[in-house]
Formats: sequence, C-alpha cells, structure tokens
Amino acid sequence: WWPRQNKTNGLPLPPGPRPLPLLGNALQINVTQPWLTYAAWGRRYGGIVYSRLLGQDFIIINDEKIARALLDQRGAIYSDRPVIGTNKLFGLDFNTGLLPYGETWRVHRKIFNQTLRGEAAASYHNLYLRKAYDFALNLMDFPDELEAHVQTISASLIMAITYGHEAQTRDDPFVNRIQQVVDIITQVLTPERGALLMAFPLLEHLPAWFPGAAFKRLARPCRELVKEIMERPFEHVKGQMAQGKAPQSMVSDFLTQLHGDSGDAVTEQEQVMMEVAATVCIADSSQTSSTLYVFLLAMVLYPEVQERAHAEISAIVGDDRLPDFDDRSSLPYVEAICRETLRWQPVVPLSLPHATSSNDTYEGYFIPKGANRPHFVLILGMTHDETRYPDASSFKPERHFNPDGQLKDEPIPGNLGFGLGRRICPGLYFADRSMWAAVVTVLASLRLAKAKDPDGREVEVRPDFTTGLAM
Ligand code: HEM
Repeated sequence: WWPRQNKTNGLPLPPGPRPLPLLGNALQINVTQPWLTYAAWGRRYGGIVYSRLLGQDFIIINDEKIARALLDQRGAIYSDRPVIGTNKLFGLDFNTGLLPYGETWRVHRKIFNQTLRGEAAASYHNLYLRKAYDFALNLMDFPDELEAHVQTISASLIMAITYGHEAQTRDDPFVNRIQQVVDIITQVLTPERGALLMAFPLLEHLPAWFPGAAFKRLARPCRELVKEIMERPFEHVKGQMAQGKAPQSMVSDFLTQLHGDSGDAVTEQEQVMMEVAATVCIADSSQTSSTLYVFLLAMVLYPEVQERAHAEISAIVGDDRLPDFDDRSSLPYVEAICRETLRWQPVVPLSLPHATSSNDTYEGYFIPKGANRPHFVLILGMTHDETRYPDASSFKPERHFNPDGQLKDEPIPGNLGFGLGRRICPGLYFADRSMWAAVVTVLASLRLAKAKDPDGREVEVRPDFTTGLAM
C-alpha cells in the first residue's frame, strides 16, 4: 500500500493508515489527545503501526509483547531520543529525559541510580509521610485550592530530597518557579509541535512575530527560569555546606563525595549533578502531580472504591493513628488502587519518544534508523488492552488480585506506567513511595465527594485530559 520498499531493503514497513501527500496522516490525528488516535490505529492495524506526519516517520507500539521485544531485548537500538530544536531553544537540552543515548546520558543515569534507587528512595519514608499529612491538611482547610496543593506536595517533596529545601506548605516561591517552567513545557513542547519542528526546522529560526512561530516568545523566559532553577538552589546548598549546616540531600551527599578533589573534573561533575537535580525537579513535579490528580478523580467517580479502602484501613490501622510504611503490606486494596491509578490513566500515555540508533527488522517489518524517526510506546494502548484488562476504561482495583484473593505479584519496575527498556523512569521507586504515602493518607483522613451547587445538587464531574510533557 505504501511504495517505499526501495528505502527499506525490500521489506515492508509496519501497517498503518494511508498518508496524504506532504501532510501524511496529520489530519487524522486528534491533536488534543493524540494517544486516542494511536490507540484506534492499534485496534485497526495491530501492535505495531507506521504513520507519517509532515514527512516524518512515526512508529507506534501498542502491544506489550512487541514493546518488550524491542525496548527491553534490543535496548542498544531503541534507546535514543529524537533531536528537536526547541529543547535547546527553551534551555531544556540538559534534561536527562531528552538527552541522546550516549556517555552524558549514562553519567546522568548513574547519579540517578546512586541517589534514587530502591534503598535510597526507602530512606525518605518519614519525609513522604510528613508531606502527605501537609497535603491532606491543605485539602481539608482549603478544598478550593486543589491544584495548588497537588503541585505543592510533589514539588516540595522533591525539593526536600534534592536540595534539603523545606518549601512553604503553600505558595513557595521556588515551587512556583518550577510550576512556571512545567506550564511552559506543557503549553509549548507538545508531540505535535515536535513533529512540526522536525518537519520544518526553519520554524525554530523564524522571529516570534512570524505566523506559527509565536511559541518562541516563551523561549527566553523559560531559559531564564531553568537557569535559576538549576543554579540558585545548588549554590545555596554549597553555601550551606561551607558553613557546615547543609541538611542531608541528593546534592549535599554528592558534593560530600567530591570533597577533597579539585580541578576541571570536579567542575564537570558539579555541572552534571546540577543538571540531574534540575531534571528531577521538573520531571517529578509534572508526573507525580498528574498521577495524584488521576487518583483524586477516580475516588470522586468511584465512591464505592473509596469506601472499601476506608474499611480496609480502619480494620488494619484503627482510627487513632494514620497509616505508615510498616502497614503497607497489610493494605493490599490500597496497593491495588495505586496500581489501578497508573493503569487507568497513565500520565505519560505516549511514554517519551524513543528513536532508533540503527535500522532494524521485526517480524518481517523494516524499522528505519534515525533521530527524526521517533517511535512512541503507547502505554495507554498497552494498559487498556482488553484481552489483559477487560472493561479497561473502568477503574477496578479488584483486577489486580488473583482469583484466590491474593494481590498479583507485579513488581513496581514492571509497571507499564513507568515505561520500559533502558530509558525506564529512574524515579519510579521514589514515585511509588511518595504516591503511596499521599494515597493512603488521603484515604485514611478524608472523604472525597463531588461538589454541590447552591441548591445542594451534586455537580457532575466530566473527566477531561490534556496533552502535556511528552517531548
Ligand atoms: C508517578 C510518577 C511518574 C510516572 C508515571 C513516570 C513515568 C515515566 C515514563 C513513562 C517515562 C518514559 C520512559 C521511556 O522513555 O520509555 C519516564 C521517564 C523519566 N522519568 Fe519518570 N515518572 C514518574 C515520576 C518521576 C520522578 C519522581 C522522577 C524523578 C525523581 C522521574 C524522572 C524521570 C526521568 C529523568 C525520565 C527520563 C529517563 C531517561 O530518558 O533516561 N519520573 N517517567
């Protein structure tokens, strides 16, 4: 159907929708929720789909088996990222998630491993709980400011862990700055704009007044904010260390290890740590807060789930104290709620785009090499696979139990919500624990319900999702 075999070693490309000249499949894509189009293509064309967008090749993987075969087992080929000019323009090219597969990325991941691996993430248990209590109190005292509370819990937690900074429980200036960057990223760096820029790199160089280039107005403020987020807290920790009063944090631990060394190597390592720390702040505040929104939405839409969780917590913990991590293994239904939250509405539904470092063949299909040939792993397609998750669009924590009533043995690193392969989310242990603390504390202390209008009638909640941090 698509006469490109001369460029594909005589092999067919994976099946997919018929493209129009020049535009490719651009007009067929739901631009506000592209994952819905990709999921529909998956149902029609199968687990691996080929499409073209403005002259760029896109491969969409909808099937877990294929995703594991390519990303897990052929990680050396499938772990690159597409190069998009806006990353540099907006000062975000340092970000671990956007780095090409290579030495700098490896150094970043090594620091992530040292500072946020399983045991390190576990050492912050008291902090997760303390922030979760603040969150529940904020929700109770100021229920109308939900958005601010969700942003505050994730940003203040990560600030404490990264820099030892105790953010104010409301309206912290630093947390606000991170949020401003995330707002710009979600507004500007969408997958569709990425495709447009890969197709027409010239757009990057046009003045901001040019039609289609207005997004560039946000580039300078974004660069300035990112520089501030990167440098100010880092320098602050160094200053505290010089005075001998720095609290324990990722950055102070790292700098302590460098103590005694000097010269260019140290400057270089400090720069890398500065970049990793800023990545952590930006990555965490968007993904963890979005996951918490999904949880809160599910609890409002499914009050019976909330009731069952209340009953489980009351039976195990009683009503005189709040749950802590020692209770975790005795609260399987709460655990199932966390898993179902990640499955029901994965907050990175397209994962982050991967790119291939060399040509490949899969089941007789040709997979082209190249940084401008992104492939999306459609997490939503995999977590909504009806053969594995019947009635996938409903929130049902029970699906995570075996018929004998035992919670299924599904370790967190295998949770599709965190991606797979070599670029799997390095914050997953931290995210898992901080999310559990917030979920269990809210369930133990609050009852979430729909708002009421002045006549006492419930206000209907209509779930609506927007595109966000994907490229
Ligand atoms: C519930 C919260 C979170 C979810 C659902 C989530 C999900 C994801 C997903 C799906 C990816 C893409 C994986 C891929 O490319 O295949 C990713 C990448 C990443 N995440 Fe997370 N994440 C969460 C929290 C965090 C936190 C707390 C941090 C930092 C502390 C973090 C840091 C990163 C980084 C740095 C990457 C890029 C990795 C790379 O390119 O090598 N994430 N995350």
